[in-house]
Amino acid sequence: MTDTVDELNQVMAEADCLVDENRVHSAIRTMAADITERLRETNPLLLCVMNGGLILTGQLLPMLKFPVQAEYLHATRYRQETTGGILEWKLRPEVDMNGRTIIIVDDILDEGTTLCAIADYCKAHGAAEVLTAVLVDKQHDRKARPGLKADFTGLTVEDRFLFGFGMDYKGYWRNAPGIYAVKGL
Ligand SMILES: O=P(O)(O)OC[C@H]1O[C@H](OP(=O)(O)OP(=O)(O)O)[C@H](O)[C@@H]1O
Ligand code: HPA
Repeated sequence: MTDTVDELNQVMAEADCLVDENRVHSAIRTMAADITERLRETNPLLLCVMNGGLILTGQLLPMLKFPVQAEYLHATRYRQETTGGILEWKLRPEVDMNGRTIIIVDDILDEGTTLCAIADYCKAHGAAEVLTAVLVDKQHDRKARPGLKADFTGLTVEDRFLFGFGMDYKGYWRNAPGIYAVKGL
């Protein structure tokens, strides 16, 4: 256990801070304003994608000054790795989506496989409209669909393995107060 903590402290000590806490907060405020303008009259259902979407959802929700029904789901494909595999649904949303406007909130759109699968699930379960919101869009040409973008994006970040503000390194450092890149990754 001490080895793990030492390794994780070392990862932080050697990481590059790509976006500091103030810039992240400012990006989240802008997202909240844009989401409010777009969704305030739609009685939206917000779906937090656990685990990574937890921090962005927790910060966004109090900034949305209209009634929001908030639920969660859990889908994962990276687990403790730095590359993605098959998407595993750990918990599907049980809420009735029929005819609803849905906004899916997650920490990162990397290849986009996760968000596409969740959006497809919502549409297949009767959602009238599905929108997506991510704190980070990672810049590369490996997207699941060419030109894939979220409807609301906080920050665009270079193609490194990231942690902080919800994103984890081996299950840790989701709590890091900024967006960091692991040394060498
Ligand atoms: O765009 P993609 O390439 O599909 O990757 C993005 C997904 O990967 C991460 O989840 P992860 O599978 O690590 O699960 P977690 O949220 O529980 O950490 C992240 O939270 C997104 O949900
Ligand atoms: O860069 C990343 N960091 C953490 N989790 C992730 N899930 C997809 N990409 C990443």
